[in-house]
Amino acid sequence: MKYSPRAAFKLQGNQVGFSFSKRDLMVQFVSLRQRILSAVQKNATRGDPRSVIRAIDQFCSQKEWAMNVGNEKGCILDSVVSEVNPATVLELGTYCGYSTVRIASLLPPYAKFITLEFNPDFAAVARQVIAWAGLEDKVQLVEGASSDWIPKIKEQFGIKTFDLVFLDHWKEHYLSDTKLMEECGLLRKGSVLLADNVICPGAPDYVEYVRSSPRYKSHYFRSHLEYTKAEENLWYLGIIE
Ligand SMILES: C[S@@+](CC[C@H](N)C(=O)[O-])C[C@H]1O[C@@H](n2cnc3c(N)ncnc32)[C@H](O)[C@@H]1O
Ligand SMILES: [Mg+2]
Repeated sequence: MKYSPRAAFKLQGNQVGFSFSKRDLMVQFVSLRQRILSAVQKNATRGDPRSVIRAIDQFCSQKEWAMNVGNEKGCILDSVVSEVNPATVLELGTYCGYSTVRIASLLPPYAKFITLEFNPDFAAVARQVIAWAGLEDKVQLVEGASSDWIPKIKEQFGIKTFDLVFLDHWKEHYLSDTKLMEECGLLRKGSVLLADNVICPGAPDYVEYVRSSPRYKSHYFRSHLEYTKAEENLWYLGIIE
């Protein structure tokens, strides 16, 4: 039976005359993030990050769409991480920990990696996904809003600047958070900013800022919206001054 929240709630109040199986009901009240976690627990091997990535990609391409960066752009992310070989990384927007697992699995043991997520339910699932991949010692998952945490990062985590920042939180915060990172001295000559979804859903003010600023050298990666054929661009920047 197809999921219908209205029918499910009516059923709770015993107001309907058609029946659901127990399994239907269980599926209906489990959130998408929980179904992603279940797919990992069912299909991925503990301690094997690539199997975690595969399990999430399989679930999201075959069963239900979710806002992970996905495998196509994930491969670009992997190549940027490998090329930059960062000792310090900041990720804005963890969701279920998909891109966190991709990044953490490629970092050297001494690297410091902070990922920020303001939704506690997403953060709770991400912690379990990261632990399933065996990467909990390589990631610091911090709960809270980027605008609150960015000014505290230097002091709280002893980080001077970030070698790599992956922006993948709500698009209207890309520009303000980039300016905040600049003001807080978290970016240096050579820091790399990789921003997802700058065309779809889109972050036009951010694109305009980096395009017109002489401080940034920018480069487009053509790709598609995660788990779809919709074209979008992933924007990759190196700060030159
Ligand atoms: C597109 S999802 C991240 C996907 C993840 N990077 C991946 O590819 O697996 C965006 C996430 O950013 C979080 N978020 C949005 N704005 C935020 C903010 N200002 N501070 C912290 N988290 C934020 C949302 O709750 C959501 O979980
Ligand atoms: Mg994204």
